[in-house]
Amino acid sequence: MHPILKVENLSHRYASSWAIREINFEINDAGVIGLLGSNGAGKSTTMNIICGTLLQTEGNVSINGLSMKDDPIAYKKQIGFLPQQAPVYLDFTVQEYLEYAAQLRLMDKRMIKGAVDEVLEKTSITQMRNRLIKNLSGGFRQRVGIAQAIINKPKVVVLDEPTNGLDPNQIIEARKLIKEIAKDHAVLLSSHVLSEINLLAREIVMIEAGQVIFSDTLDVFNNILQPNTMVARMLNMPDVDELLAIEDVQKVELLPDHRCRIYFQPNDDLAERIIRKSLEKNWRLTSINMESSGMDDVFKQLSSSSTLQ
Ligand SMILES: Nc1ncnc2c1ncn2[C@@H]1O[C@H](COP(=O)(O)OP(=O)(O)OP(=O)(O)O)[C@@H](O)[C@H]1O
Repeated sequence: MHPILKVENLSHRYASSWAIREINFEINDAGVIGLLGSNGAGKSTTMNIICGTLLQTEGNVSINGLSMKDDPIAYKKQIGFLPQQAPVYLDFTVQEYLEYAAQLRLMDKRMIKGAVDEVLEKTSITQMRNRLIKNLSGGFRQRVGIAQAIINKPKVVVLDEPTNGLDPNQIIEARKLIKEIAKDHAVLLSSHVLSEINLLAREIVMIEAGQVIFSDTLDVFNNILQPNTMVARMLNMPDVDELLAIEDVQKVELLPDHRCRIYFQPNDDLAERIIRKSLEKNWRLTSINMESSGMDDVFKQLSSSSTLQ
């Protein structure tokens, strides 16, 4: 059984410098796969190669075992792409544009009408079908962009920063639509907004300086950094030295409202030991909360540990 999308040893050089180097990853199921990376990391280069709009210097991409190099036309029929700027023609109506997009994908003429009706319905823009695209809001234009990407029911849908430039309500609607589409398609979605990936993706591929520095599930991504601080509230706050004397406590920071932040070596039973000590010494502990690192910390940690040779 072939993966839905397989990216193998993909490298690309613009003029003299490598933009990406030996990128490898696979998509094996429907759902959203987040392609994360800071500006210039190599996301668009990777996506453009996957979508067949840029020819790689080295490596291979295939969908269901069908290699882009061996059969580019059959390969491209299996992929839908929404680039950062939706490729819409402003003087077309929504319907005209979607029919045109279907023709470009070499769809059977008899299937086009039904396919247009279906994607209009799926992206909730049926009522806009006769409007000129130039008269649509940014949110609706983006829906038209997503509609053209799925018109021929491709196996893989590639969305390059699809919520960029939308207002907060439009972002919520676009995310709902992406989740819906990801029920039946493998969606590769690029973003540098970590919270967006956290909401949508089940797996993450993170690229930095042209190389994959992380590829695994969202849960693994979020658990890379163990909690290493806790905030305790004690009505009879002890001296800092007393806390530092507890094994595994590395540093203590006093906070307002009878609280302190305790930095510690990753450890399973420190909270329990602090609770016991508090009872013994009457520190009157009222709460204790672990603080775990968020996506931003993981991102910074993984980014800073990568350099392209
Ligand atoms: N046409 C080009 N010619 C030369 N260098 C390029 C070209 N396109 C991209 N690059 C370089 O390749 C590297 C990767 O760029 P790419 O656009 O793939 O990154 P990105 O992760 O998509 O960034 P962004 O989020 O800013 O779009 C960057 O160093 C960029 O300057």
